[in-house]
Amino acid sequence: MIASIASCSVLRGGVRMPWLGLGVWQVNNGEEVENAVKAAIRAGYRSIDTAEAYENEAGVGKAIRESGVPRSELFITTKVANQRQNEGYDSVLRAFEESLKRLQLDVVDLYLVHWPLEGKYVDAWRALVKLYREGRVRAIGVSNFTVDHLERIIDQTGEVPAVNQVEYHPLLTRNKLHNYCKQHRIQLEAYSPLMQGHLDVPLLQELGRKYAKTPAQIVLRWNLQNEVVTIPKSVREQRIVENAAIFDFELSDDDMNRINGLNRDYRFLVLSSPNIISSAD
Ligand SMILES: NC(=O)C1=CN([C@@H]2O[C@H](COP(=O)(O)OP(=O)(O)OC[C@H]3O[C@@H](n4cnc5c(N)ncnc54)[C@H](OP(=O)(O)O)[C@@H]3O)[C@@H](O)[C@H]2O)C=CC1
Ligand SMILES: O=C1CO[C@H](CO)[C@@H](O)[C@@H]1O
Repeated sequence: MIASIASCSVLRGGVRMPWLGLGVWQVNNGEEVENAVKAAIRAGYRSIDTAEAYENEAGVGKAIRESGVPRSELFITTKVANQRQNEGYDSVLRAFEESLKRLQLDVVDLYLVHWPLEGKYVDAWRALVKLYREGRVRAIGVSNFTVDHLERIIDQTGEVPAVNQVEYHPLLTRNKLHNYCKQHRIQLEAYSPLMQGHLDVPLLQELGRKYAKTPAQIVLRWNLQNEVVTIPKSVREQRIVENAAIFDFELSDDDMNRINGLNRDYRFLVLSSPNIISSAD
């Protein structure tokens, strides 16, 4: 039972990662992201998920400095942008230094390869392994990797990522990928856990009534009980608080299975770049 907002997954390598974090994609740098991050920290969140590509690392850095919470209690994730990966190994290392500067940090808790770019991602992973071995990041991982991508980086470098962050929600349960991650002790992390706000699913509403919770809370609790780290995004304080009120109830096995049964292999993230690989699993 994941008991509180302070509960963590223990990643390979021993680093503790909170089960719940705040996602900040599509949150403007400046006041919007600063207010969201501060509201989350006030509500007890200790993990923030940003990326070079979100162009709001500076605002995240400012907010965590001003939050009054010691740096050691926070877990900050960022990701190397595809463009830097495309430019190669050295550019990934430079991108990391630039992210650190914008975040005003000495160390990042989790650094991710944002997408597997064909012909590029193994080198990007090698750069992250170097940063990890030098102690510049506490944990390294990947995002949007399929089983094939994971097998390739493990075969070629011998280093297993601590985390794979992928789209995951009741309409996209990634069973094959999730099983592979469990077997290799790779923590699965759900992005777009709230289906980007498309929560008007009758079963989620029915369960909301049954447990006196909102559909968002039902979905996020389902993430936790499936042992998937989750990072819902909101810029509204009321929803940030709502999304964290998921540690005081438990879905029954039967209701977990009913939610698992909603899977349609349906993706909300529409990919547009031709340089990006869509995953089949
Ligand atoms: N690695 C990757 O490639 C990707 C990573 N991500 C990460 O995952 C995070 C979360 O995913 P994201 O795609 O943003 O989408 P989410 O599934 O978290 O949904 C966010 C949407 O839901 C709304 N919302 C939030 N809380 C509630 C609530 N309680 N009730 C109803 N609606 C709600 C938000 O609106 P409002 O803000 O107005 O409250 C927003 O429109 C991102 O912010 C990012 O950090 C996302 C996509 C890709
Ligand atoms: O994290 C992300 C948010 O959305 C972007 C698409 O516009 C993605 O490239 C990326 O994966």
